Amino acid sequence: MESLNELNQVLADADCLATQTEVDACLDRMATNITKGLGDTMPLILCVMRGGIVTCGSLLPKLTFPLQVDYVHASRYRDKDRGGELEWSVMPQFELKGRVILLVDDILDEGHTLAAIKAHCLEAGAASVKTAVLVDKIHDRRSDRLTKADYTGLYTPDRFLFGAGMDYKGFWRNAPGIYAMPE
Ligand SMILES: O=P(O)(O)OC[C@H]1O[C@H](OP(=O)(O)OP(=O)(O)O)[C@H](O)[C@@H]1O
Ligand SMILES: Nc1nc2[nH]cnc2c(=O)[nH]1
Repeated sequence: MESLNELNQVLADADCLATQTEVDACLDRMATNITKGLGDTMPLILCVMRGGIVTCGSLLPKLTFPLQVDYVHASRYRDKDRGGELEWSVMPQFELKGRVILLVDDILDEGHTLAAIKAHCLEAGAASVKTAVLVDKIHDRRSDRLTKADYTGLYTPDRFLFGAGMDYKGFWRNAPGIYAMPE
């Protein structure tokens, strides 16, 4: 377990790529676009735990149309030999057949996580599956299965990020804004 001093130092040493005020402005813009796209579809919002909790929780009060909320808990194996595989802890509990679904996550990195969850929803009979992420990391390792989200808050360089739901060793998902570890 990391020490309190180490964790406080991590935040102090990190580069702030977006303040909480800037994140809020991105969330407002995403909410406007999501409302335009899905406002009359009574969608099912699926929060991708754990990282999606902050983006989803912040977006929901900005979406003033009828919707339902559920969550999935899926994490990627980080072992290179098993790259792209997802470990599902919790599957969606709602019936997905015929539903318009919006997956909400913190970050689109290589894209395997959202691609796999989207594929699961479509196999379960979803009418359509859209994706929303606060952060899209710019690099050339993106999966062909999901090259971009339907709704994106902001783009960042290819650095290790935390805050706004993203963790540093399990901590600092609560950090206000988006931070990058020093290069
Ligand atoms: O686009 P990808 O390369 O698939 O990576 C993005 C995923 O990685 C993180 O989840 P992680 O598996 O670390 O679990 P967490 O949500 O518990 O942090 C993040 O929350 C996304 O779900
Ligand atoms: N915390 C965190 N999780 C990620 N998952 C994929 N990319 C990242 C990242 O930069 N930070």
